Amino acid sequence: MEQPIIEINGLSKYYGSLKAVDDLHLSIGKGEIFGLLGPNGAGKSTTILMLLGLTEPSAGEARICGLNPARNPIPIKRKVGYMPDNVGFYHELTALENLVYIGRLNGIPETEIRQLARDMLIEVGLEAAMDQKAGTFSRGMKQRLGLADVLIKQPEVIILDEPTLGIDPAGVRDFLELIRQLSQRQGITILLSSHHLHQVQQVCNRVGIFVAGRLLAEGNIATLAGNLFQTAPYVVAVTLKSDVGQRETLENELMRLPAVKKVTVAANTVEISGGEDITPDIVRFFVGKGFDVMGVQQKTYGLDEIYQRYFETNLKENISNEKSSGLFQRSFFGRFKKH
Ligand SMILES: Nc1ncnc2c1ncn2[C@@H]1O[C@H](COP(=O)(O)OP(=O)(O)OP(=O)(O)O)[C@@H](O)[C@H]1O
Repeated sequence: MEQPIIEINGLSKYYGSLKAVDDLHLSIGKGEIFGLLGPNGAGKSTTILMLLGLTEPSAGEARICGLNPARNPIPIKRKVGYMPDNVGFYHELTALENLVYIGRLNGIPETEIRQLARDMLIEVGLEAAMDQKAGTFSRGMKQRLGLADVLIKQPEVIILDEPTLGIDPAGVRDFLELIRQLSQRQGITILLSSHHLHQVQQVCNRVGIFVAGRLLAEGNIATLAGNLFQTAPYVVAVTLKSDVGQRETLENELMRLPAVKKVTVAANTVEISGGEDITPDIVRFFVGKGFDVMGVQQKTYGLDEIYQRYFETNLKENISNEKSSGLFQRSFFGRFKKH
């Protein structure tokens, strides 16, 4: 990792007996895009508030750009741009006027302010709309304006809380691409919180999986998958022309092949996991048995599988509130699409 720009050591926040954030340790390098991923109530916003110096930690400390936010809340605000999930603007002012106003609040000299505001609006793709009133903006445009609002401070770190909430899929794609470009072009470090697995996966170099105040795992997708799926990292999915007949017999025969660790049959699809690349053996097996093979796909693990695995082992221990876990599962797994 490049030199860390965010360092978190034992950071904790308690509300009475509730551990909203519990002993968080994390290091984020310059220019990284890090995704804080977790269900509602996991502690993402509380972590962000502590990083911004807006709430005091109960224990531990954070450092951003070498500064402790709890002790230096004002200097931190100069270095860190924060975009909440719902950015407010003056609806009667144009995008440009809103931005000039924010620039003034941030102490940008009058001689530079208009040009800088224009540049930022161009940067976020709002060039054509800069003289339009903010009240007429779509949610996606407001998020872009929110980003311009943050960028005008020329921060070293940007923290985005659920930045894509309520934006349509095309808008989400564009917005994430914009974030990626900003990070690449300007070397800005970005911390983004989300409960949208696939979005986080698209844009983040690393993710942290946060549940009930604790960071259960962190790393890039390949590392997380490697840790979790060590024993059977190779998966091949075979699609047949018709449904598998004797399911149990087929499963048993497949399990007898060398290196096969797990077999899952669903209608005309069979998924086989193994300790090594078993694709040629599997194809030979099905063809030898006289099946019409329509497709063979080598699968790689995505965040949804990784997340689900963490939940298989941690959900019961970590989430005592059944209602919130149910909510979480609906919001996460309801939107999964398989790779
Ligand atoms: N001021 C507060 N007083 C008491 N409890 C709080 C306070 N702020 C947050 N909490 C609790 O701390 C826990 C973590 O909340 P937090 O808002 O950080 O979660 P989150 O991961 O950001 O969730 P969401 O995605 O819903 O914003 C929750 O159980 C929440 O109810």
